[in-house]
Amino acid sequence: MRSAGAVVRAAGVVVEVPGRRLADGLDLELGAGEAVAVMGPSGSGKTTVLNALAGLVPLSGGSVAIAGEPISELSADRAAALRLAHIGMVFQFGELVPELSVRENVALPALFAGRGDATGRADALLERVGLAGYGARAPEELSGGEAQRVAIARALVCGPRVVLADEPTGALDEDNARRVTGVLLRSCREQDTALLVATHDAAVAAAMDRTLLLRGGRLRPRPSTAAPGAGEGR
Ligand SMILES: Nc1ncnc2c1ncn2[C@@H]1O[C@H](COP(=O)(O)OP(=O)(O)OP(=O)(O)O)[C@@H](O)[C@H]1O
Repeated sequence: MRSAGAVVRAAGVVVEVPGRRLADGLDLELGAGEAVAVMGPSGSGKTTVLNALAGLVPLSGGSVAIAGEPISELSADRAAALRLAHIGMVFQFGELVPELSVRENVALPALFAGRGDATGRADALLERVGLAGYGARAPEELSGGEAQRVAIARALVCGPRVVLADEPTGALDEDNARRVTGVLLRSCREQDTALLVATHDAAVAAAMDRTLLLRGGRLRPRPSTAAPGAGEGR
């Protein structure tokens, strides 16, 4: 059974890169089954913040806990294990391994995590994202939208508590963007996964429960604008 409380809890997070503070006392609480968009101008630090939440960027201050575990305090090895168990990551260009089949790409995190029946899980997830029968294909045989749905299946294969998606529709046309957004949202609703999506796309943001704006190194609520049809279907 899943524990109560925030799946992602960031408090007073400070992230510095040479010459700039990208997070400056940033707070965030994200609950199970909650879908949140992060918007902000190019270069405001959205990617860096997502990476900081995943324990991939060292903090200069504050803390991040994932499923109650203080990922920002853990050794690199323990943070990697926590990431594998609880965080699914989706990137703008899918980042599939070109040498592996679609099925192997999806199964890979489950194999690393020592989960049983990685192939069976991969096939079930490919079916869920509308790509049953694509398992034997090579990534290069996929369209951008299909590749992104494979990347989502891979992010879900270990049953994460949170999915962090960085511009997941940035390289897609409107139809594929809507489909990918729908797949992300369905996993959030059906698996009770927390979902955080960095996006420039107002339609994607409008499909989420709320939208936060990254400005001045902090996340502030931003009223969402209606975008009929966003997030419906797959
Ligand atoms: N390790 C680093 N060293 C130096 N500068 C960095 C580092 N990481 C990020 N930056 C800079 O910090 C700024 C924020 O980068 P980031 O990719 O997080 O922004 P973003 O909001 O995701 O942008 P976009 O919307 O264009 O993807 C950029 O100017 C980037 O060049």
